[in-house]
Amino acid sequence: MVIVLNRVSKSYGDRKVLQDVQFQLQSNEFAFLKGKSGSGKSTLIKLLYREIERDSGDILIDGQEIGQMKKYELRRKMGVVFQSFELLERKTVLENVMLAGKILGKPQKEIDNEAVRLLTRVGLADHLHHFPKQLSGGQQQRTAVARALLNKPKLILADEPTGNLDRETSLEILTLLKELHEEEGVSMLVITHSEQLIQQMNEKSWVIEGGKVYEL
Ligand SMILES: Nc1ncnc2c1ncn2[C@@H]1O[C@H](COP(=O)(O)OP(=O)(O)OP(=O)(O)O)[C@@H](O)[C@H]1O
Repeated sequence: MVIVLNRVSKSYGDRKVLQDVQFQLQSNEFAFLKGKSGSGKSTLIKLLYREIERDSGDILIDGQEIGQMKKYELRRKMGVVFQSFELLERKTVLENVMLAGKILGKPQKEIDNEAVRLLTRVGLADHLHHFPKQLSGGQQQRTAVARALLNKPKLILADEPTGNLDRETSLEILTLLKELHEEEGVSMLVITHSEQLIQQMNEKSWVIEGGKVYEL
């Protein structure tokens, strides 16, 4: 299992968002997580990379309790993709991706080669030296996907990766994620509130409702 949640609860003040949640994602699995606005999808993702802390329960990533890992160790195991792309405006596409490798202390040449390989794979070989503002939304998200893969994570968490994209581009990005899941052997948990996209992709999905997570 790459993710295990066992009886995880999280409240913000009096607002109980997750209650005794059980959830698993197997190694090398691709799954969607859906739920109405405010149901707790982002909360669940933030708990996984410890942007916020649970109130109770166990969370294991790649077999290890995340409370017992240093945050940088935990984050090295995962890549994250956001709705808003989160690219550095003053850095080029290539720099945005390469910077994700700096923390690992790998040789620069190795990081450069891997960044170029991934950017080529996502279709941006001709845009390496462009700045994010010079790209379409879909191209910016492709950059963010390449960045998320740079450190060869076990897991990609994608929080509404298509939230800022039109339907056609959304489908392209989800298809790309699915292909990379297979090619790179990485597990993926993708949040979307688009039922239509989930149906088009025909993949396993989970739903958050009333503080619980159910497999569909
Ligand atoms: N830092 C916070 N402080 C207080 N309440 C919060 C905080 N973050 C989230 N909430 C509340 O917790 C609930 C779940 O929020 P969350 O962002 O996880 O939902 P979501 O399913 O991701 O929603 P959306 O689809 O709209 O992004 C909402 O009612 C939200 O208002």
